[in-house]
Amino acid sequence: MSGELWEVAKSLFPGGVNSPVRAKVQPYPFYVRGGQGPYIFTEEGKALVDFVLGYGPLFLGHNPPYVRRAVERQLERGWLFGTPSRAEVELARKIRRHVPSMEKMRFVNSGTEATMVALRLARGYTGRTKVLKFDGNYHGAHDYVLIDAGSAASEYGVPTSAGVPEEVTRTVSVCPYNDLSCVQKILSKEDHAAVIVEPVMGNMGVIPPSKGFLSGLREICSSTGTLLIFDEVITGFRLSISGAQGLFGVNPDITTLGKIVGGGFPIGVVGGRKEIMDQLTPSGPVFNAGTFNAHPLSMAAGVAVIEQLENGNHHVVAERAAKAFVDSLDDSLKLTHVVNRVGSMFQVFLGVSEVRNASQARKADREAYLRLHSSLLREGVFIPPSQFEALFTSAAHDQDVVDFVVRALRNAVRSVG
Ligand SMILES: Cc1ncc(COP(=O)(O)O)c(C=O)c1O
Ligand SMILES: NCC(=O)CCC(=O)O
Repeated sequence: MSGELWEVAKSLFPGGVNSPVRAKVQPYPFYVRGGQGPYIFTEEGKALVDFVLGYGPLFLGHNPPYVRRAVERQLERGWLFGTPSRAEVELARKIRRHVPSMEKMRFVNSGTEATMVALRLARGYTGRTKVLKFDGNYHGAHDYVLIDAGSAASEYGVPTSAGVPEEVTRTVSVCPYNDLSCVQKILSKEDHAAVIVEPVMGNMGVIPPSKGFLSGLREICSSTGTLLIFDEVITGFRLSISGAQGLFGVNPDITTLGKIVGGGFPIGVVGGRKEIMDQLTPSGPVFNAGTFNAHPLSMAAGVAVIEQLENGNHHVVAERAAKAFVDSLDDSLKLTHVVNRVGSMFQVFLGVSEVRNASQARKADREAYLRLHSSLLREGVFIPPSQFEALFTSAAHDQDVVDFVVRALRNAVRSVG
């Protein structure tokens, strides 16, 4: 049972968990045995409609048969060879077909690694040291991005982590999201290697880019010799089969992917213009390597997922479910609130009337949000236990699920106040 496991876990893991946001579920995290479609099943045998979806990767829901079969086929043949395998070529060709700005790429093991490599590449390619990020954007858990970071770093009050050397912090400039004049001012010195941005912010809740923000970044970067990095770890293959760059029609120099493109298995991808990517070892001087890079199981799962996205109406189904959730929330909540949604990612902010950047998100009533989380859990619906995460829908969130969730929401909002 969850309570017993939690008691032991507290003595084994810092804070009882292996990634901080998991500890936010009260009074203790429920342990999960399995998942199927839009549902997860707890150790206690309770089914929950899942709007967390592994924090984004499971765009086709839990345990989709075609992904499972692809992974099983690979498992039968073995799963680690220290040499290239066919599936990495297949996955890379599919990625490049749908995200043409990724002319060449490198497969790594997490979004964290992908952004770490992207920033090192940008420094190596431009010969400049500094980079610019945005307040509340989260790019993983390495030194150069744990500065004014969103997600669990903000949730736990350490947007700038202890242990990050000041020498590193000094090389990272920070602007408010959606603030082009700040970016213009900082980049005008022409000493920044890159701007890294979540094209839709998904780590302070969801915050869309203002009209002209992404194209403005593109222009400022091009005119100052700064590389533009889109961190599409969440948005890649979610907002469209070509990610946010396809949706908004703005091409970055470097893209990072993760989550969906590994079908729920560990993955990160960094890709971009050929001449930039060719700076990576062994063709160039910027080092990257990894025992598990291009892991055959992740490659097989990724190919299977993209094949599905190429053939189905999965984005339509996921987006319809997200819209129904948001409409129902708007209808049932009496309290002042904002719901930000882009496609199948969204979040509600209670007690505020506008959220266009991280400082506005921080003003939302987080206690009320946690009450909503807890009461939805009682109704059989799992949303992230943190204001500073996104809710996700999948292609498995069909009309029956939507109807159930709408009823659950009507009951749950009563506890929000
Ligand atoms: C936009 C973005 N970039 C990078 C990361 C880091 O990815 P990972 O957790 O796979 O290291 C995340 C994780 O949520 C993310 O949302
Ligand atoms: N939005 C941040 C994440 O999705 C990370 C999940 C985790 O670290 O558990």
